[in-house]
Amino acid sequence: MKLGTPLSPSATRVMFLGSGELGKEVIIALQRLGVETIAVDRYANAPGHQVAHRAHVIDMTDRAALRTLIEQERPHLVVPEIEAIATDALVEIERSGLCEVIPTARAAQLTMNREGIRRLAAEELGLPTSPYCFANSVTELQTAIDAGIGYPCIVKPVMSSSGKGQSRLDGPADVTSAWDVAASGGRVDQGRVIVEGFIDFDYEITLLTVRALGASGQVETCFCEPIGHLQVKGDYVESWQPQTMSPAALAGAQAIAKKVADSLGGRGIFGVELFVKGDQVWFSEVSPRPHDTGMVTMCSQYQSEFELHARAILGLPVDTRLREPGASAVIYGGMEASGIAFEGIAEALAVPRSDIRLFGKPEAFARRRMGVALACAETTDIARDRAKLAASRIKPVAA
Ligand SMILES: Nc1ncnc2c1ncn2[C@@H]1O[C@H](COP(=O)(O)OP(=O)(O)OP(=O)(O)O)[C@@H](O)[C@H]1O
Ligand SMILES: NCC(=O)N[C@@H]1O[C@H](COP(=O)([O-])[O-])[C@@H](O)[C@H]1O
Ligand SMILES: [Mg+2]
Repeated sequence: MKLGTPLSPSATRVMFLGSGELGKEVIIALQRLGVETIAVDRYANAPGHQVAHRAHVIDMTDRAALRTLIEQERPHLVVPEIEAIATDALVEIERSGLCEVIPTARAAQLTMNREGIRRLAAEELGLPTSPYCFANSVTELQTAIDAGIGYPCIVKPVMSSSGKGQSRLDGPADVTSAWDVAASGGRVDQGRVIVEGFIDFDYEITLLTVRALGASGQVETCFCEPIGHLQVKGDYVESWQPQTMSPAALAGAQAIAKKVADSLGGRGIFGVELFVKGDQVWFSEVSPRPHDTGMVTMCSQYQSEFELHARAILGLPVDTRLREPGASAVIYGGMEASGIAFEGIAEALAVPRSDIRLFGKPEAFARRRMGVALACAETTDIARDRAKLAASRIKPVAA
């Protein structure tokens, strides 16, 4: 493995498709290794744009625009970062040998659409999941629920993330509004939804799973300690590491994560989302990239999920060990405005063992994630209290 000098003919070039808070941290990790970084997003001044060597704004669902930019920039690696990309173009580009897609173009394509990954996990790999059906209209949705999914159930657009367009349905009265919310709220409207039976879990985790070159020179699969998290309306608000699990549940979780990650292949980190009840574990979904709930690893691990991804994609060795218990709590925009300011930073950082990240998103919405508070402690309970306290002290204000 050889790394060049950025902005010279020897440069190792990595392009990010999506440059939000997660991509920004991977870009910083790559910058430290002298990698040339190119950040792409749908809007100007995205978090990753602000730290990369070059920034581009394109519609990443536009196949031709994507191909033109990749031909122009000639990256060695392309890293999908968001769930709104024309992944069929990536499959063609990878096939033509133009560049390598992380972890693979097929993995990006299968996970970009809930149907691809759900059918792979449940129907090909035989993993336990919630019962599910896909629907192309409100009538098909009602039929699927009546035919066996039942209530409560969850409806999500096939292409979306961070809970966008997701609803919980408690009875027939909720069906039409769930369809409308999915049609208007997804990242890309495909006119298709998944309806899932509700899993009454005790807790849910993200199992960060890394495929990286091991000492043997082969790609090996290893795990971080499980991350527990709390979601509101399908979007994460708090996470902590480690989540205590029974030995049987942990073994089940690792077996599922290994099957999924190995089937998707390539190198990089995977955020495997699992529901747990007692010793029983269900697969929910997987991001073939760093996970929002994994931001906690910036304080709890020797190498954060972003450093792990950067190392794994470059073919370098990784260390997934926990350093100490930690937690993260989300900081929201709280208003619709651009160029907002944040007060209370000093007060937040006065919380013992705390830290913050402000992503620098140019525009705030009430529920847009604008930053995150982190904290370490002897236990995850104390770390959670500290992270929440630090986050609560940060006040977004109109400029
Ligand atoms: N079938 C289900 N049963 C119970 N809860 C569910 C189910 N599906 C989703 N949820 C809840 O909603 C959350 C978000 O769902 P999911 O991860 O599918 O959405 P997402 O939009 O992909 O979110 P993200 O991008 O943050 O992962 C889950 O973490 C879980 O708390
Ligand atoms: N759950 C996936 C996730 O957290 N993705 C992260 O959010 C950004 C989009 O944020 P935005 O919607 O505020 O632009 C993405 O670019 C990625 O960093
Ligand atoms: Mg999820």
